[in-house]
Formats: sequence, structure tokens, C-alpha cells
Amino acid sequence: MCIESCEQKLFGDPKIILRISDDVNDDFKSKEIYKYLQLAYFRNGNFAKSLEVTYSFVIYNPDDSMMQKNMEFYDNHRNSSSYMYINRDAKSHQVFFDKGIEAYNVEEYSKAISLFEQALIEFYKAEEECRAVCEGEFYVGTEYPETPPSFHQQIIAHYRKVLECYMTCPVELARTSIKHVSENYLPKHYHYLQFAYSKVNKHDESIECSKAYLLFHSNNEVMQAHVHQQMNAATISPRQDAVEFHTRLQIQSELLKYVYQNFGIQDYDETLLQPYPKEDVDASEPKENITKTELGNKEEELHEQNNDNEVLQEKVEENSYRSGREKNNDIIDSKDQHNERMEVLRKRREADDFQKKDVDISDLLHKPIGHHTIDSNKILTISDGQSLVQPLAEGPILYDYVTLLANSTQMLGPTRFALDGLASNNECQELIDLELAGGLSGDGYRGRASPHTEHELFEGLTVYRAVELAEQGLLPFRSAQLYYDLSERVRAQVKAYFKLKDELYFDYTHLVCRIAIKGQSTDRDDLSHPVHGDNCLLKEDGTCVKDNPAYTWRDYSSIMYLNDEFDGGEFIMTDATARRVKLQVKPKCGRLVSFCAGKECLHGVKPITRGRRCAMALWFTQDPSHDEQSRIEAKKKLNKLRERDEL
Ligand SMILES: O=C(O)CCC(=O)C(=O)O
Ligand SMILES: [Fe+2]
Repeated sequence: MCIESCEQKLFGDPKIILRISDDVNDDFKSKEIYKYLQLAYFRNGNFAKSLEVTYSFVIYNPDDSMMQKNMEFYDNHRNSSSYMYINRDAKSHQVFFDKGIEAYNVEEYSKAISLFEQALIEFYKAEEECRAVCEGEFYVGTEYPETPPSFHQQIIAHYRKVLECYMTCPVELARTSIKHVSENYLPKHYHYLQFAYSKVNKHDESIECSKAYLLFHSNNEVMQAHVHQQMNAATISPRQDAVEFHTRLQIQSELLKYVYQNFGIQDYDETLLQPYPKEDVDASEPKENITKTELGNKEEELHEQNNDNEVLQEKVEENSYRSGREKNNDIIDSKDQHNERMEVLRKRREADDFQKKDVDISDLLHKPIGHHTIDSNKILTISDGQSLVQPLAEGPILYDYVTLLANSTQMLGPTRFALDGLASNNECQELIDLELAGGLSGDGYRGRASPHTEHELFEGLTVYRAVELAEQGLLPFRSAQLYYDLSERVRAQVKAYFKLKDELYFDYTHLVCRIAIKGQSTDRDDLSHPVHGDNCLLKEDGTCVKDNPAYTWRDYSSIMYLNDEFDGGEFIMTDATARRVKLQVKPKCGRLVSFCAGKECLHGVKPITRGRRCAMALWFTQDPSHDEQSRIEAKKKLNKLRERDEL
């Protein structure tokens, strides 16, 4: 009642306020109105204004051929150099954002920071205004044509419309033309800011921005790596502005989903529920240089997105159109400024292209995936500690005799690490002897002696069999116990390093040796173990799907190597193509590699061309229903054997 009386005072009797038709509204939205306006200005002899309106229209509607022609007319007009190209509808958040990118491109990071920060303030202000408008007038319209809607139907319809309108706000604010919305627009701010802040040594602010970005795309490897890399990251929260926005967006989306699901609404636009769809991590290469290549890509994206703008702005010249200039200072480019900006962009892109260039994999594309790889131009070889900067541990190292060799960042992807010294030379030798004495040909592979390559033999020994043989007096009890204890040592370290809160269970414990078959192993181009993910099936198109018969419940994998007296046999990790090797680790006694079991950690083993390569391979799960039963049995037997020994 109160609102109504205010409105009546201000706008008069609501009954006589005519509703603006959808057609008129649409014309305003698509800026159709400018077509009339440009003609009116032109007829009136106000070329400057006519150009301004035409330009503003064309930026938004680049496909309109009639207005494009008008634009050409102005371009060719003898006085055109004296007119400015002004976008009268430039949104201030976008203006600040574009200028932020310009500053970033010329490496003026402090300036870029203040521009991006201002862009965020403007964005959130505009988003709030947008939502306020959503709460405005509502007409049920034609949705219930036959009978007038009931009170309850009207409420649902209104509620739905308001929520849908809310959800379109961030999308509309990222719109650059009638057909183009700058994808991922808001998160990009945080992406740029995290980089800019770290450049000016504001590391806490940088982490806040990485964490803000991760709210929108929790799988982004670059941001994850950035957060992991920082010791104090756990104590820093994501930016408050992003948290508030993201939380509200999620609530709105949940409410809208509820409306769709509970009021029988089937015909709805699913994209509305998720304005920032998941980033396709698979499609992007693992980034080796944190943020730089990533930002390089973003720039290109932005460049494309602004292309229409740039083509038009290229024709701009310094001039005397004072009033417009004063009014629209921020959105005017002189030709010189513009050319200079383009040159900086071009150089930057060239540098990034160079960085992005890597070994060509096209020759491998017709070969079955996983079986053949090629080393990246920038392949990283981890062979000993000295070749790497002392890494920052992402989680605690439990044993003082252990040294961290590489963290996730240094291993060029998320959820991985390597360390040295987890087993002594004597311990390694004892396990190798154990395998020699009790290992079975093709164990774990239905007895196939060469399950991965015809050039090698494969043998394995489970912890259960080791204990069983010890029980029968065929193997030393001590060695079986050592096998069990060492695997337990690895489990504890993996759980600690990855800071896992839930329990980590063994899924499978295997002592394995791969043996080069003499005489045929030197001239081969296959792998000892083809590239794969441990919980997914690698498809020809490079995707890795968590499906039967893969061990989909596996979460983490670890290999602890026992020796180095062989040729080849490097553990390798590839990029998402599964063909380009980005990283290789040379096995040696006590060296552990640990990594995620999924598609983000595609790995394999290079051919062993001489000798016998032994390792303890362990697969872990957080699903208690897959806790390795035979291992539990083995433990019981070990306890009994110990008691027997002690008696
Ligand atoms: O032995 C290695 O280095 C890796 C083996 C492996 O990836 C596997 O058995 O799944
Ligand atoms: Fe594996």
C-alpha cells in the first residue's frame, strides 16, 4: 500500500500508465532506435551526432548491413577525420576492464590493479541495479491463455520471472554485442588480478584472487597450483566480494531449479542455471608456466571479442570534436594510441605463441592413443634433487629421512609430488629379493607374461601372497613384514601430503618388476606401460572416462621405485593429448611418485631396453567399500606370525 501510494504520487494513477509493449522494449534493447536517430541527426545536419549513434549501433549490431554501409559512408566522408568514434553506450565496468587489460599488456601492474578493482566495483554496482530492475513490473502475459491464472500460479510465474531475470544480469553485463557475450567475464577479473598482485609482490591479495577464481572454476589447474604453491594459502580466504556474489548466484540458481522441478516447468533454458559453466580442463593443455600462457590465451580471447570494436576504432583520428571528447574521454582512442596498443598486443602475442609452441604431435595422431609418445620441447626430467629449486611442500613430510623432490607445480599439474629417501638401499634390496623369490609371471594381469609390451616380461607379488608364502616358510617373515610396513609408510605420507581429511584406504598393493627381454629390446618405439589414467579409460579422442572396466573408485596412485640398474623405464606424465611427454622421472631406490588417479594425471612408462625394473605400486581409494580385503587378511596373518616368532 505504501509503495503504491508513493508511486501514485510520483507517477500518477497506475491505471492510466500505459505499459510499454514488448516490441518497443525489444527495439530499445537491440538499439533499433538508433537507426531512426541517426537519420534524424543526419537530416538535421548534425553529422557528429549521427556518426556517434551509427557507431554505437554498429558496435552492438555488427551484422546489420544497412548500418554498416552508413558507417562506411562516414568513413569515406571527406570530413570524417574530424569526427570521433564514440560508443555512447560503453558500460563503465567494461571500460575499466578493457583499460585494465591495456595496462596489464604493457606490464603496468599497479595501474592494472586499480583499473580491474574499479571494474569490479562498477560491475557489482551494475549487477545490483540490474537485479533491482528485475523486481519491477510484471505481467503474466500469454503464459496462461485459456483461463486467468490463479493467485498461486501468478506467484509462481512472478517468482520464476524475477529469478530468471536475476540470473541473466551477469550475462547481460558481459554482453559486448547483440550476439556476443564475453564468456567468463567476471572470473577473468580475478584471474588477471591474481597475476598482477603477485607481480607487485602482494601475495596475500594474489591468493585471495586465485581463491576467488576457484569459486567459479574449482578445477582450474593454474589457480590450484598457485594456491598450493603458497605456504600460507590455507589461512587466506577468497575475496569477500566474489564470495558474496558467488553465494548469491548459487542461491538464486538453487531456487530457480526448485521452481522448475517442483512446479512442473519443463521448458526452460538450462544455461540460465549456470552463468559460469565449468571450464573444460581436459581441453586445455596443462600449463607449465603458471599464469603466463594462461593469460596469453585470455588475451587472445579478449582480442577476438573486441575485434569489432578495434576494426572500427582503427579508423579513428585525433580531432576537434571537443564536447564529445570531454564527455566520453574514457572511451575514445586516437589512431596513434590505437596503433601503439595494437603493436604491444601483437608483440605480446608473438612472445606467447613462441612459448606455446611445442613439439608437433601430428605424426602420432593416426597411431593408437597411449602407445606412442613424443617428448615435449621443454620436457622436465626429474633425476636428482639438485636440478630443481628446493620445493615448497604442499603438505607435511612425515619422515626426517625423506626429502621432497618436486611439488605439484614443479610436476606441472595438480595433485602430484615426488620425494626421495622413503626406503633405504637395504630395504629396497630386500623387497627386490622378495619379488624374485615369490613373484608370479603376469600377476594381476591374468597371468599374461607380457601384458603391456611384447618386449618385456612382467612379474608381480601381492602383499597377501607374500605373507602366505612367509607363513609356509617359503619366504622370510621379516621381508613380508617390511613389504607391508613400507606400503603403510607410503599411505601415511600420501594422506599427509595431500592433506586428506577422510581416510585413505589401499585398493591394491603390488610389488612388480618389468624385465627387458634380451636381444629384442633395443630397437622399439612402444612403451613399457602405455599412457593411461588409473581410474579411467583413455579414449581415442584423448578423453579419459570413468567407466567400466576402469577402477573408477581409485583416487590416488603411488609408485615407490626400488632400483636403477636398467636402461630406460622413466616414469612419464603427458599433457592432455596423452601423446606429448611433459615430465619424466628417473626411478631409483626410495624414490616415490604420487599422483591423482584420474584424467588430470595421465602417465606411463618409457621402454625398458636393458635390465630389470622393480617398484612397489600402490593404488588408494577413499571409498571404504573398496578397502583391500586381502591386505586386511595379510595383516592378521602377519600379527599371528609375529606372535608365533615371539614365543
Ligand atoms: O611403474 C611405473 O612407473 C608406473 C606404473 C603404472 O602406471 C601402473 O601400473 O598403473
Ligand atoms: Fe598407472
